[in-house]
Amino acid sequence: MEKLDESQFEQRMKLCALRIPRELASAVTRLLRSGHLLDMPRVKPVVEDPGNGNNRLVVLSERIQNPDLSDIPEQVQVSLKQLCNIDVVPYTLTLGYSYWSAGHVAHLNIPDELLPYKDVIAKVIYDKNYPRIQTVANKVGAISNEFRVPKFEILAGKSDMVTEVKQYGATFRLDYGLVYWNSRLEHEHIRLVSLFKKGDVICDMFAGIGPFSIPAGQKGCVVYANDLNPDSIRYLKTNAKINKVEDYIFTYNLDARVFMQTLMSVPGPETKSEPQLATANCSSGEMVCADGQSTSNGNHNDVREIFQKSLNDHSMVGTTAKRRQDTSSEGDLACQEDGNQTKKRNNKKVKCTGPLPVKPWEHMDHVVMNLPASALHFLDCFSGLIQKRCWKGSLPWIHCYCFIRSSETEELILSEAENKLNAKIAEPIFHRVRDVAPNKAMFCLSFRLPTECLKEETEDHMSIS
Ligand SMILES: C[S@@+](CC[C@H](N)C(=O)[O-])C[C@H]1O[C@@H](n2cnc3c(N)ncnc32)[C@H](O)[C@@H]1O
Repeated sequence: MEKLDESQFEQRMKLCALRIPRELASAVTRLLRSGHLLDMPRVKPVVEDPGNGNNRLVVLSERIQNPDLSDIPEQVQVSLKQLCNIDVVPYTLTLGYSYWSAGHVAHLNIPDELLPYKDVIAKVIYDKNYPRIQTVANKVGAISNEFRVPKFEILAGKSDMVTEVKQYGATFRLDYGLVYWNSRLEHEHIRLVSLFKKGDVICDMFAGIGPFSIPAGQKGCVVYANDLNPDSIRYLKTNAKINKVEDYIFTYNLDARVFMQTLMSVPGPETKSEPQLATANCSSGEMVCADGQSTSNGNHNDVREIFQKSLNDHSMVGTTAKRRQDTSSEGDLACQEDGNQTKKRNNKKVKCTGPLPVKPWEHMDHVVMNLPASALHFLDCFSGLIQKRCWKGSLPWIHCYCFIRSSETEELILSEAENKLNAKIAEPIFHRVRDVAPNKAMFCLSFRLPTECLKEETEDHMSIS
């Protein structure tokens, strides 16, 4: 067998670090802890300055790429300046051979020509990395099932495929054998969530175990998260709890079309139960939770501008939901079961540390559709989905993932999307996510839902409902 070239595994990350006197390390890390420090498993964010033992380098999050620190909120910058001179230096982090794994599982995709050596490869990885790596598995065949779960063959170690992975400060528990997970989408998850604002209402139609939903919840968005795979929803709920955003995430286990219909159907006047109501963020303290009052903020930031300006919003990860339901019973804290919201609201002034009520049929800000093989087909569900008389504010941004082959064009994909919507899309944005094969790339097509998609009800119909 050929020699193992460990350098092939190396990945270099270009980061920024603050050079500070070592006695200030604790104070500086405290200031930067809410999402501005490098947060990667097994990587220390504070290291000795190789040029001077009396100094420390405090490594900043990969989302902070501007040496002028303009990505860090001004008040944090002011506090930093009060502590010391700000000296920003470039920092290269090299992640080597032994770094790569997802929790205790090393999952491989061994090419056909190396399959005769699969057991040797697995044993090397296992022996070199035990006890951190306890399972070595190889992906078998192409993914063909609708839940997009690959089949794995265990090559070394125990057959337990339940593990925990970290993405930008959030923790995700998952079972590789039961749910979809792709670590290569980490940057895309964070890019998209960076377009969301605190208080936005998000609809994640193909949520998986929550890599869009959980950071959105951490940012203070209200998230309606759906997946057809019951195991994904089970892990999504677990992950919402682990990351303390269960008050922000409302889970559904439905086909995406049924989910959208369920979410957007306007309840009749006699409907007292609030199966589709979620709650929008409010900060801790005394608040008026007015039953039936939408708090959709109509705060329609220009996503296009943000796309162009920056893909990073540094208030996001690490800004975990500020408050917990200190007055609630344990049951209230549990994730909402498939739309059956159990929280009670009334018009009284109550101690409310949770989010305020929102009604998705009146407003939502972003819809995420990450099922690239067929999300375009699901666009037909938007035609006539929203009732014009109920809607408040701008129409939502739709972020629809798709594959584009080298033989296809963006224009072709756009016309397919327009056919499904039965409406023209104004100013579409195509973002190339990653190449998935030599002739095929994953894209995210973002656009504002066209007004033609709104349902205009007749007088007759209105009086019935
Ligand atoms: C490509 S994965 C994306 C998961 C997650 N958003 C992520 O980025 O990792 C697509 C997800 O869609 C779910 N799915 C497939 N068909 C579906 C349908 N008809 N309705 C709802 N979810 C579906 C699968 O179970 C899977 O979890």
